[in-house]
Parts: sequence; structure tokens; C-alpha cells
Amino acid sequence: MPAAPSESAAPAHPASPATPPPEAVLPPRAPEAPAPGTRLGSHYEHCFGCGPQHPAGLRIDAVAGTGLDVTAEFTVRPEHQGGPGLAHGGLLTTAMDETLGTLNWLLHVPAVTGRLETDFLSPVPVGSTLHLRAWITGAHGRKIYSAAEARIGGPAGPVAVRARALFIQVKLEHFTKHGRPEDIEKVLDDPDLMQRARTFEVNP
Ligand SMILES: CCCCC/C=C\C/C=C\C/C=C\C/C=C\CCCC(=O)SCCNC(=O)CCNC(=O)[C@H](O)C(C)(C)COP(=O)(O)OP(=O)(O)OC[C@H]1O[C@@H](n2cnc3c(N)ncnc32)[C@H](O)[C@@H]1OP(=O)(O)O
Repeated sequence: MPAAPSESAAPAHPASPATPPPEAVLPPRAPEAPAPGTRLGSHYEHCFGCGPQHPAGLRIDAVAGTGLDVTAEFTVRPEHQGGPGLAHGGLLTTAMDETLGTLNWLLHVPAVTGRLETDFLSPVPVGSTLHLRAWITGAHGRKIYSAAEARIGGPAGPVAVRARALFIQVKLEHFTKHGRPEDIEKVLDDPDLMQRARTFEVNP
């Protein structure tokens, strides 16, 4: 069996692509951003993360903060199990992704997750309420850097999950071009959703 490489032979760990580089700056909160305290609602009713129509979804409904931040709550249900009685890790990552994604509303640009790193610090039992918080850490060109944490039991409870993300700004055509045509058609027929989507279009 070949010898395992020694610590010293391992290449230096590169900086994470989800960490803002020195040239990144904190972007301004968009003038059109929802006022602090506003419930951001769902961007798509069938979304696994926020859609009220999704039977097993997380139904995350984030609240805009005063700066470049949002908060949300999510209670783990039996359909979210990985280990018996415990939340599935991938599902917790989804909760982080969804909460981080709602930061789009504060910058008023559509963006999709390019990279998402998650640290699981403690097991999360079914029935736990996670208190989520996400904030923007910088932006450079189309790249938006952000971080999030989920605390158990209360907004000041112990941190159970941490995440860092790199979102990439896209045009609305990203969704119409790549989405399954029958789902896109239904969305285009939905006046409420189109009104929300159009607010992005007039302010690219
Ligand atoms: C009409 C219908 C509208 C309906 C929608 C309405 C509203 C939507 C708006 C807001 C929604 C609000 C809330 C959403 C909430 C939650 C949703 C959760 C978010 C998700 O769950 S979303 C799904 C998962 N997500 C994807 O499905 C992305 C798949 N992917 C791609 O679609 C492409 O990959 C893309 C577009 C990411 C980039 O492609 P591209 O061609 O545009 O750009 P390119 O590759 O040049 O990257 C530009 C610069 O980013 C760097 N870069 C890119 N990726 C990187 C990586 N992974 N690591 C490190 N660096 C990376 C490059 O290195 C370059 O850097 P540099 O500029 O320095 O060269």
C-alpha cells in the first residue's frame, strides 16, 4: 500500500471561493429593498425552500433586517429526518441556501448559488426550531459573498449550523432559459409572481 502523504507534503489549502477577496466591498442596500421588518414571502409557490404549496417543503419566510441581513425560523418536521429523529444534513444545507438566497431582495438583483459551504456543529433533533440569520459579506462584479448561521432554541441559542456562500448575479433569462417549459409557462401566467420578477427587470 502506498504511504499516505505527510502533512508537510499536502498542498497549501487555497482560500475558500466563498470568502470575500480583498477587492470585494459591502454593496449598498438597494433603495427598492423591502423595509426592515418586512416578511419577504415566497419567490415561487412550489419552491422546496419557501413555497407554501410544497407538501414537505421548509416554508421559510424570511424577514428583512435593517442592513444587509435577514432572519428566518424553521421547525424541523418528521419528513425532514436523516438519522432517526434527526434532521438530514442536506436538508439543513437547503435551509441555509434558502435563507441566504433571500438576501437577493436586499440588493434587488437575481442571483443563484454558485458555491455553498456548510459546517454542522451539533445534531438537530426533529421538532427543533432553528433561528436562522444570513448576511452579505461583500460583493465584487457579479459575485455576492454571504454567510449564515442557524441557532437552536432561540435567536441567542447555540449555533448548530454555519454556512458561507458565493452567489452569482444572473439575468431573469437564467430562469426562463433553463427551467422546464411547462413550469415556466405557469409562472409567466401568474400575475403576482411576474409583478415580483418585473421589479428586478426594471432595476437590473
Ligand atoms: C420569469 C421567472 C422568474 C422567476 C424567478 C423570480 C425571482 C428570482 C429572484 C430572486 C429569488 C429570491 C430568492 C431565492 C431564494 C433561494 C433560492 C436558493 C438559491 C439556489 O439554490 S439557486 C440553484 C442552485 N444554483 C444553480 O443552479 C446555479 C448553476 N450554475 C450556473 O447556472 C452557472 O454556473 C452560474 C450562473 C452560477 C455562473 O455561470 P456564468 O456563465 O453566468 O458565469 P461564470 O461561469 O463566468 O462565473 C462568473 C464568476 O463567478 C465565478 N464562479 C462561478 N461559479 C463558481 C463557483 N462554483 N465557485 C467559485 N467561483 C465561481 C467564476 O469563476 C466567475 O468569476 P470571475 O468573474 O472572477 O471570472
